[in-house]
Amino acid sequence: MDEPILDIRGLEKTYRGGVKALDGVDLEIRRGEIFALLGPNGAGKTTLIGAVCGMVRPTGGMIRAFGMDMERHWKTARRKIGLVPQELSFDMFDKVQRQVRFSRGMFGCPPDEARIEEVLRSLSLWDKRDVQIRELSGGMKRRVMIAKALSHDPELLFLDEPTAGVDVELRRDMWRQIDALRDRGVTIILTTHYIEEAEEMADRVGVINKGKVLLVDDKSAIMSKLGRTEAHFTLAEPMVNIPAALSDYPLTLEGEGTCLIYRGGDGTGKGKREVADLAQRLTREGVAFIGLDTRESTLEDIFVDLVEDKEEQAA
Ligand SMILES: Nc1ncnc2c1ncn2[C@@H]1O[C@H](COP(=O)(O)OP(=O)(O)OP(=O)(O)O)[C@@H](O)[C@H]1O
Repeated sequence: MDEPILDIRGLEKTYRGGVKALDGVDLEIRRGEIFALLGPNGAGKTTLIGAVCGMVRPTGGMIRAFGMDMERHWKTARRKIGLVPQELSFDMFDKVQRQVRFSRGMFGCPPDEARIEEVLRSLSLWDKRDVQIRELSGGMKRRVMIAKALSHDPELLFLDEPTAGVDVELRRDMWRQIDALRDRGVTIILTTHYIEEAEEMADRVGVINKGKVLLVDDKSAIMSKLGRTEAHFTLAEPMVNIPAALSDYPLTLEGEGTCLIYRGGDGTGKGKREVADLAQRLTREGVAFIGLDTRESTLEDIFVDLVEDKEEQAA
């Protein structure tokens, strides 16, 4: 397999006050992928990005980017990285094109007006090139942040909460932009609170909590390994005990015996098959039901279960 574009091993960061924000993080990012890093507030996502981008000094471990040790070849490696931080940061009185041009210069790249135009056009900012940034809408300002991060043609792009506070339409628009970047060969690591975003965009997903990476896998593999089916049978008559004949199924009784709940399956369709089977078995056992609600778990359910499970284990 190709060498990962980013290879993080045993990364640690303990802040001066004693907070351990990264606790032995191992992570490999493949060239050309979109990787979504999910985690609750304070999980360590921004610290991890900061460590790779040189804003946070790790207290342990190592980072290799593009096959280079980041500590030794920091300047060369950093030039190939783009960062769109969570917070909007620019001179609000500056004009769009000037600001993007300036960013390119900051990375020591020679001026290239054609490239700046291309970046602005790809983000639908060309018409706004002479507008002061303060006059733009929040979503447009965010686009300028992306344009700045792309101005020096990075191979690896970090997007820290790229669509926070952006309306649904603009969010979808951003997703299209991110997809287009991937098509151009840019590797993308995004952090997000919108699990839908990870579900929609990412090739692989990593879950981080309390400075530890809990899981990294292909999105589809996560869904099939950890996905669940939940079915609620509303019973015609309350049930006191689950009949022994149904003990093979993962069932619980709720609602004072009026709701029989199946929670099982593995995201591969097994759950749906078992629920269909169970419906027939109930009829055969003479258990009448007047309603059936079935739902498949989403990446969000999986994420919440995962973070809660680990918290319980740690308690
Ligand atoms: N400069 C700092 N000094 C001390 N502690 C910090 C500093 N920056 C972050 N922390 C702490 O480190 C932990 C991880 O924070 P981090 O910002 O990396 O999390 P996050 O996953 O990005 O959170 P969010 O989703 O809220 O942005 C938190 O407990 C945070 O309070």
